[in-house]
Amino acid sequence: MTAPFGARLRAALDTRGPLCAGIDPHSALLAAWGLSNDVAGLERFAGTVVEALADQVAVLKPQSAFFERFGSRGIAVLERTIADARAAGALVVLDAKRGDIGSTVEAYAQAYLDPSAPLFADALTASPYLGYGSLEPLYATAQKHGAGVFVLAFTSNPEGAAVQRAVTADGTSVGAAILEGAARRNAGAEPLGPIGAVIGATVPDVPFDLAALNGPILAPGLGAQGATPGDLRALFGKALRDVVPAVSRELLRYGPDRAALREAAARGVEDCRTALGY
Ligand SMILES: O=C(O)c1cc(=O)[nH]c(=O)n1[C@@H]1O[C@H](COP(=O)(O)O)[C@@H](O)[C@H]1O
Repeated sequence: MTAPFGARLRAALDTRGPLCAGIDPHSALLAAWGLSNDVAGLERFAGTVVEALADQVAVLKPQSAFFERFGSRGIAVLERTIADARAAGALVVLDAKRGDIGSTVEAYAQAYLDPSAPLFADALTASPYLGYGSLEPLYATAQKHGAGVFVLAFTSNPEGAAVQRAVTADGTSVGAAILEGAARRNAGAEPLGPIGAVIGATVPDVPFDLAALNGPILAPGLGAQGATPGDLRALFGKALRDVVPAVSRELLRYGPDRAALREAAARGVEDCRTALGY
């Protein structure tokens, strides 16, 4: 049995530094890299990022949508990307933001968090907006196999606030109720529980005591969406060491030159180390 996700992530952040590099093969980036907007271009793009960064950064996060747009051949590239990145020592968070009624979520759990599945990843992003409890099969499967789940709490996009900051009957915001659920599940785990939260680095504040979460915090929104490493300190004060800053376009624009990608990632790691007090 592999070590639990929280322990593996803690070790990766401590040794490689706090950074998650996204693999987001936008058509505009394929063009900027001189690649065709097809499966061959997708394969070159993802392969280049894995070769350049998988032995360097703590976490790689392929965005499933950019692979799905090419159908089954795109999914085959995603399978190889995940496997190659893991083989080179990076943890892989598959960004697919899955969510449904519980009986269907069971199948998502089998698809992404069961080690025998072709798309098995170290962790999966999931949407709890059919109800936090509807994702129970993901939590249980992650726990069973030493994997993780990142639930969307306060997302980086401006539209998220209308849903996530809406106040429930007991006076808690919807996003805070999600974080409470994750904190309950993570209680007592060391060094970190398996249920992470997604909190955009762009959000103005977090109406929840993050010291109680005891789980990793994926923080996208740096660079292209306007947040800076400096924003992390103010936002995540009590949980700085548990933050996994995530960046995609701001880093990927340095490709396809592998050395330039590596240097940009190293600079990103140093900026985040400083901001997070490592
Ligand atoms: O779950 C995510 O990773 C995610 C959550 C969120 O709140 N905001 C967000 O931007 N993301 C993802 O993070 C990546 C951000 O990309 P850049 O804006 O290019 O750094 C995209 O793949 C988004 O789908």
